[in-house]
Amino acid sequence: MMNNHSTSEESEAYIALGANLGDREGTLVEALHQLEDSEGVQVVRCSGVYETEPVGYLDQPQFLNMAALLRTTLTPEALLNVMLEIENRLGRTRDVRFGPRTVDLDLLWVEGRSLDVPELTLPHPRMFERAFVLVPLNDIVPQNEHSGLRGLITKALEDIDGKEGIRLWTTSVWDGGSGHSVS
Ligand SMILES: Nc1ncnc2c1ncn2[C@@H]1O[C@H](COP(=O)(O)OP(=O)(O)OP(=O)(O)O)[C@@H](O)[C@H]1O
Ligand SMILES: Nc1nc2c(c(=O)[nH]1)N=C(CO)CN2
Repeated sequence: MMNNHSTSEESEAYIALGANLGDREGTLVEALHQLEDSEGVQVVRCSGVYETEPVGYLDQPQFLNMAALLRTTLTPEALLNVMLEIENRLGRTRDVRFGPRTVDLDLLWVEGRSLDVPELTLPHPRMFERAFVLVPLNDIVPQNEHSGLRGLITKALEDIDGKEGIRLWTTSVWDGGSGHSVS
């Protein structure tokens, strides 16, 4: 049934996931399972997982970062709320801006949508400056993606001379949600 959290249409949404405390890989996999278990959300495809040097606030452990493509009937605002709930459930606390976190879920890009309200800016305002976002995203955005995202990623990766401080950690942690991880 339709309500103000969902629409009759499905849209594609790209998200970024990051973790630098505790069992980083296990937390990323758990976040993906919780997304898949959320009503109106399907995990379509995931990037590899990359180990990355911290950016912004440097005195903190290395991150694992990855990206995922979701298909959803939720509005962008409702999807972000689902993501914030998952962050909270997985023990995220907000102490230092850009500081360490059990898990960080950012909504990067929703097909055909731009938004600028205090709770949600789309596209994500810092995504094109961050190699730790762009390198994983580059794994999963198809060549023929029609909204222009592909070209923006390629250009941004050239501009920031992108891959320093970013190493592939594992090519796949997600097997389509059947309940166990593949490494
Ligand atoms: N595209 C977006 N994705 C995620 N959060 C967003 C977005 N636009 C605005 N926000 C808002 O930003 C708030 C703070 O997010 P968060 O604590 O994850 O920031 P951060 O991870 O420290 O910094 P950054 O946003 O640069 O990654 C969220 O509560 C959310 O309402
Ligand atoms: N490498 C890396 N650095 C960061 C990250 C992150 O996910 N990966 N997230 C931050 C908070 O926005 C700040 N710095």
